[in-house]
Amino acid sequence: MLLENKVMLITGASKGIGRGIAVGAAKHGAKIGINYAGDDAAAAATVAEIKAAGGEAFALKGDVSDPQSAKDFIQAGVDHFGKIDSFVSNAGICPFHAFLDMPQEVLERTLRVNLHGAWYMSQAAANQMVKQGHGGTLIAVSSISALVGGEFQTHYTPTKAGVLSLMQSTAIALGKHGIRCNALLPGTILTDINKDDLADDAKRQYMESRTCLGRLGQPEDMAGPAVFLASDLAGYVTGASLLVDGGLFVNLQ
Ligand SMILES: NC(=O)C1=CN([C@@H]2O[C@H](COP(=O)(O)OP(=O)(O)OC[C@H]3O[C@@H](n4cnc5c(N)ncnc54)[C@H](O)[C@@H]3O)[C@@H](O)[C@H]2O)C=CC1
Ligand SMILES: C[C@H](O)[C@@H]1OC(=O)[C@H](O)[C@@H]1O
Repeated sequence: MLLENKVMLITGASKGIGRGIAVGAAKHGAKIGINYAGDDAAAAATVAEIKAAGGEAFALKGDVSDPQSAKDFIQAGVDHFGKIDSFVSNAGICPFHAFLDMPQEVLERTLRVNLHGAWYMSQAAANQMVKQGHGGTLIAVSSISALVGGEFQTHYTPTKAGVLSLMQSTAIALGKHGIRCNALLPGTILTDINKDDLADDAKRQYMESRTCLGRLGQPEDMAGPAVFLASDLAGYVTGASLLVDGGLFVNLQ
C-alpha cells in the first residue's frame, strides 16, 4: 500500500486512463476524488468500483476548461477528505482532424480543455497544497505526442508538449513548498479517445507492430506509474517525465 492516508484527485476519471489511475491508486490506499465531463453513469460506476473494494471516493461533474470547475473540485476534495496530497490532471480530448481545414472551434476547444484545463486545475490544487503546508504531488497526463507529431493531431500535440512544459515550470515554482511535479507520457492506450482511429485494422496492426511489448496499452497500465510518482518512493523525483508506451517511441527500425 503505497498511498495509505493520501488523498488523490483526478480529472477526467469517469473512464479510460483516469479511471485506471483512480482504481489503481485506491487499491494502494488512496482516497479518491474524480472529476468528469458528462457521463454520470460512468462516473458513478468508477466510484462504485472503488467503494466495492473497500475504498473511499466521490465524483464531481465539471468542465476543466472553466476555471470555476477547478475551484469547485478542490473544495469538494477538502470537504470530503480534509486535504489533497496528489493531483492528477488527466482530462483531455483528441478530435482527429486534418491541418489545412481545421475548424477554429476544434482548435480552440482542444487548447482550452487540454492545456488551459490542466493549468487551472494544477494551480488550484497547488494553492491548496501550499495552504496545507505539507507538500504534495502534481502529475499531468501528457503523451508520447509531446515528443513526436501526428498528421491529424496538429491541434492536440502542442497541448501535450504544453502540459509537459507546465510540469517542468511548476516543479521550479513549487519545489520550495515540497510539491513535486511530474508528467506521465502514455503511448497508445486503448480508450474511447482513439476507438475510431484504431477501428482501422491496418492502423491498429501497425501501431501494435511498432510496440516492443507487442500489444497496445490498457488504462490499467498507467496506474502503477501514477502511483509511483504520487508515492514517497518518488520523493526525489520532480520535473521529470515518464514515458509509458510499451517501447513504442524507441522502435524506429
Ligand atoms: N489513450 C491514449 O492513447 C492516450 C491518451 N492520452 C491522454 O490521456 C488523457 C485521458 O484520455 P483517455 O483516457 O485516453 O480518453 P477517454 O476519452 O477515455 O477519457 C477522457 C476523460 O476526460 C474527460 N473529459 C473530456 N473533456 C473534459 C472536460 N472538458 N472536462 C472534464 N473532463 C473532461 C472525459 O469525461 C473522460 O473521463 C487525455 O489527456 C489524453 O490526451 C495521452 C496519451 C495516449
Ligand atoms: C488519441 C491518440 O490515439 C493517442 O493520443 C495520444 O496522445 C497518443 O499519442 C495517441 O496518438
